[in-house]
Amino acid sequence: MKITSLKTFILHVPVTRNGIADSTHTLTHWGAPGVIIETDAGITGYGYTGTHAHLASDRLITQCIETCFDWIVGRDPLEATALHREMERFPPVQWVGRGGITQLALGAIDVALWDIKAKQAGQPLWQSMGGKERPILAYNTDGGWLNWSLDTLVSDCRRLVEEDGYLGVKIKVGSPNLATDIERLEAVRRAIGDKVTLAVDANGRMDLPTAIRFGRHLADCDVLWFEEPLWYDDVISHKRLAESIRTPIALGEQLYLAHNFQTFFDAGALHYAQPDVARLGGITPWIQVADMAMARGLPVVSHVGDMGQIHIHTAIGHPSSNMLEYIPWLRDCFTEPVTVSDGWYVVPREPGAGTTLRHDALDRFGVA
Ligand SMILES: O=C(NO)[C@H](O)[C@H](O)[C@H](O)CO
Ligand SMILES: [Mg+2]
Repeated sequence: MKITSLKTFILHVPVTRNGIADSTHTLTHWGAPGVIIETDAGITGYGYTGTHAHLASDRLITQCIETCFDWIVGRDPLEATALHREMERFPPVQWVGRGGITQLALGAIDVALWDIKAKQAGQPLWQSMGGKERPILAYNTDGGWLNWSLDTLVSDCRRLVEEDGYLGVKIKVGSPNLATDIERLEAVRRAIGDKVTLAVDANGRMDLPTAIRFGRHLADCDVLWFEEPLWYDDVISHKRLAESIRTPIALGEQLYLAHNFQTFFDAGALHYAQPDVARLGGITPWIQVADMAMARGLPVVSHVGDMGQIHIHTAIGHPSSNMLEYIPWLRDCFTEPVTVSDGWYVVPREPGAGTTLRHDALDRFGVA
């Protein structure tokens, strides 16, 4: 089979209530710069990465796909792993970025190649990965945004549990003062009861002493994990935090390289690995990271952000995963929208990686 063309796109899709925030980011839309790969077999592969819908940098990602990786036209898309290695180590691009824009561009292409591979096999990606049909527990982040008032936060989390049947929720922390985080955490724990899984996510905002102080309250509220407590690259401080508090540490959505995960694993600075195909450079390195985590007995609970269409496949396809974040922003763009029913993910059936765009997606959400 041969790749015959690459065509890029950019989607900007409104987020919940037209505006969400965590401790570090505020966004009105989720961005999905992507690529459509045509082949001489008539199979079309769709891949995309995830951003905060900043058009200028989204355009840098699509331009990187079009002008730095155009040499894959003519290559066999089924050689996804080998092609990923060549693209990842393509000297002029490797020289300017083993992270950031070049990695996000690579990720979109790699996802499209795996989409083609699964479609060629006539299987959903999770099956092409050697996985078998099994339930993946969902936890919902979309009721826990930091710009929600305390009342909205509590009522959203209560609704997700009592009406929508979620067995887990996550709330954002990292407010300007810790007392606010403690108040919101305790109010949500009271509202959802003590049987529901509760995680917190600081998106890299806290300093080490504050995170250590917060640790006592996390344990009192039986929090499952403390996500991105400190700055994303600070391995040693995460190690010190992990040694100082009882609540496990989760991170990974901001890590660009499998080697970054290895460093955190080796330092004992991470308990729940949260790899994201958007940032890691695709499904190929996602599998490498999941294998590393599994070898250390550490669970993989991928970041979604909103890469849910792909991560439900990788979660089912890899034995390290039993749980996955749920955020519903992009689902209207795809022919098989990712779906949760009574707190559990519905198993996708369509051949491919879950990335096939609906015919109207570009009209509704495309930006030039
Ligand atoms: O941290 C996350 N999930 O764990 C969310 O994806 C981010 O908060 C959103 O993308 C906004 O930055
Ligand atoms: Mg997070």
